[in-house]
Amino acid sequence: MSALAFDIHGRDGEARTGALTTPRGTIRTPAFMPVGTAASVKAMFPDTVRETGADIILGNTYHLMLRPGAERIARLGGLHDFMNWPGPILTDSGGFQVMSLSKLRKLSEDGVTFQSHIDGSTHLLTPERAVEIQCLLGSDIQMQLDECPPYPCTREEAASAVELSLRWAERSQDAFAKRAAAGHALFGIVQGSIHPDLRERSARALMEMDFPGYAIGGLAVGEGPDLMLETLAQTTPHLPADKPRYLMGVGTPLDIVEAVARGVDMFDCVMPTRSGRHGQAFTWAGKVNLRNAAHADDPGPLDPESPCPAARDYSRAYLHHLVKAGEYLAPMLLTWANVAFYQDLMRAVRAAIQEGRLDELRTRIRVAYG
Ligand SMILES: Nc1cc(N)c2c(=O)[nH][nH]c(=O)c2c1
Repeated sequence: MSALAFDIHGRDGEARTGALTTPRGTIRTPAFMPVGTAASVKAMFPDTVRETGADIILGNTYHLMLRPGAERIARLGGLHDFMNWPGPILTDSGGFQVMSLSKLRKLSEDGVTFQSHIDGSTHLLTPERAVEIQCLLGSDIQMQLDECPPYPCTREEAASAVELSLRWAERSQDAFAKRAAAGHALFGIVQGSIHPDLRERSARALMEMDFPGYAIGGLAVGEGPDLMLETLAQTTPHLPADKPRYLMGVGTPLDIVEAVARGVDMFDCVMPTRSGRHGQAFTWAGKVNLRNAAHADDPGPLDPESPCPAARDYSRAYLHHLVKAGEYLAPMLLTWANVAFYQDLMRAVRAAIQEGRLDELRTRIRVAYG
């Protein structure tokens, strides 16, 4: 069923660089997916997102199922046509955002019942409905519905979430086999909180189900970078070396390069887009807070090392002014600069792996972001 081809072109320790080929295009890995929450990467034109080097974006099932609705998007030709993004799209299952955004949610063996944060309407999201919604959207890479326990949680809660997510993984695969279009793929999601044995149990059981790719969930939920990276190192060895690994919800530039060094191939995070809307910029010299009055008279660009016009062709003084004045152009330029930085970072990561100098890049990023 899956037409995903994953080719590894180079290695540096546990890090891999390669290409993930889908019917809608090839994704250079390690890859960062800008988040297109409700059918847009906020404050950016799709063409501009593409020009930053992004090969794939992420869509949020929770938001799209509530507004404008999966069936409506399907009637209008699917998410790619709807948002004018012809490249690959990965969608999450909606389960994680139900637990973080909706009201009055109730988890059961069948799925999760919740009230919409928009209008209070009641919805039931099951593994089968999550697959159906992602098929209606036309997602190229779908995620199974899973249970992501909070951090901290008891070992029993973590173990229970592993087992429920494994039962939902099987139901998701059955539903996917019945209705997914040729060329689409479904990833399993590894859970297990911070427990190495639970992580191994989850990874090995999913591997038995032979997914074309594996997401690592249950991290970036408050455990902190050290515990995240420690748990990651205890998870990736139990996943197939020839399949892509996607670390959900990560992260800062330092998180990303350290996770790449532990064998991760794909990432998504709202950090570049959300930070851009709050006056925060990512540069090769570190983070810059454009709200800071120190920039009020600075004629220099945001980042002279950036290939992005937003980071190169406007002074910090101007960006500071736009931010303080609440001008619409502020989130537009800073989001553009941030998404472009993350793509520039991934370009540098891929080259560093190919040339065997990832540790050098890790040091550079640790100095700027550590
Ligand atoms: N940090 C995380 C971000 C996410 N979008 C998810 C998710 O969608 N599913 N499951 C998860 O565990 C998870 C963790």
